[in-house]
Amino acid sequence: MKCVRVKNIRLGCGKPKICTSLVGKSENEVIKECEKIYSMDVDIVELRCDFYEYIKDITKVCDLLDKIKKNLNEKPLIFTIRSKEEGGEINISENEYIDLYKNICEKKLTDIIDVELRVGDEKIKELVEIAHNNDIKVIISKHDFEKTPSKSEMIEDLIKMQKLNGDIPKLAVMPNDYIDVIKLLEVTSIMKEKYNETPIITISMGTKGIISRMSGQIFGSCLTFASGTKASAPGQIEVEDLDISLEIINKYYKEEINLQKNNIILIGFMGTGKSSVSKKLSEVLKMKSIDTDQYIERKENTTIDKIFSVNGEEYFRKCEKDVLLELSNEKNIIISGGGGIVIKEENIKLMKEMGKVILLTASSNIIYKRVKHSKDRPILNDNMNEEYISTLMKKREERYLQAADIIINTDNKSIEKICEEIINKL
Ligand SMILES: Nc1ncnc2c1ncn2[C@@H]1O[C@H](COP(=O)(O)OP(=O)(O)O)[C@@H](O)[C@H]1O
Ligand SMILES: O=C(O)C1=C[C@@H](OP(=O)(O)O)[C@@H](O)[C@H](O)C1
Ligand SMILES: [Mg+2]
Repeated sequence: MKCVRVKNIRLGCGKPKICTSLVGKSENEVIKECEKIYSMDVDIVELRCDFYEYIKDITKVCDLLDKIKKNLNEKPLIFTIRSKEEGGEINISENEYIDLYKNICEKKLTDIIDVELRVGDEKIKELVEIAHNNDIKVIISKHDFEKTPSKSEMIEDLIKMQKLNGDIPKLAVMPNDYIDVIKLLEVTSIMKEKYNETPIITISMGTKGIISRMSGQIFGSCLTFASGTKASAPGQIEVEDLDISLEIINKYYKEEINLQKNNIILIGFMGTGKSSVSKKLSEVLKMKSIDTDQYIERKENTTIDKIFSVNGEEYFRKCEKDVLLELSNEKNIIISGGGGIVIKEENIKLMKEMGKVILLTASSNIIYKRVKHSKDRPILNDNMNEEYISTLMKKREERYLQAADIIINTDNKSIEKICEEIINKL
């Protein structure tokens, strides 16, 4: 399945992402909610603009969005007007609805919009085009607060949303019994198996449907809504509780996903042999290999050393993160990272989602011998001694261990022997 990337979040890969909704009536209330959500483990925030007292005043809505964006910093934002017909708060005319969405897209005030399927094909197509032209992703949604429609009806709706070029179709339905919950989960699973051009969001609402909010990673729903400050729909549970359940499923389930992806990711301190092992492993396993340092040098058309001296280390770390995000949909490849790729916590998370992470280790005296004549490692250039290597290695050790699925010590071993050990442990 193709993942949908919004800022640093990838929808449709790994653990389902958690979204909470802002449901304040006044600007004050909304900003207070943002402040509270900021410290929570929430991946995405939705503004349920139908709750906002001045929804009909475009300038005020734009101002509000501007303030929310400043408060949320890097967290992606979904802009939603939920109509009364679909469980929302407001009756708004079609023209006002379209106008508001258009304005917000053109001003790039959100990262994602949620447009209701009931708006009609032509209007949706128009909004999707405007959103995409402004680099905004589109959720096309349908809600049924009364019942769970038939399986074929639900599948038809989701496929229709995909055909309308929605990036993420969303279906929320009400179960009247547990068979209804299972129907929704079956539809989700069928979509994952047969119609997986896009990630989808499915929800069986109410207390009966709670399992559907937790099981997205198994059946195939990429986003799950939790109550941050206040529930915005029936059945939402608290962020912390939801996160615990997602984490447990991820812990046992990611193995299956990683095996499907088949990627091998080599990490470790400078000079542990990541680049050399990756090249050899690529010949032996007949898998493509990509070295993030080389990839960055090619992309930036300069050397790592120059990037450090001209743009600084932080810029290089950003390049490293971007490379990983670019490679995150790849399958069957070997990636060798730079020694500092584990510094960013989000890289660790991403690498663990992408495949088996193999940590190469070596003693500092051996590393020193391997790298002492090289001038390619800016971090060591003025610190080329064993003591510095040992200190920095210790400083990073916890990160390496946190990321590793398999650990291979490389002291006094040939590259061939290291490859053999890796293959035996895969
Ligand atoms: N197992 C090993 N035995 C001997 N030399 C090695 C071994 N692994 C790497 N080297 C040498 O050490 C240097 C650094 O290796 P490299 O693959 O660039 O490491 P990294 O990518 O981890 O920094 C290279 O000159 C390489 O030939
Ligand atoms: O450890 C580090 O911070 C670095 C390691 C290098 O890669 P290697 O580990 O392949 O030498 C390279 O990414 C850069 O010089 C920074
Ligand atoms: Mg290397």
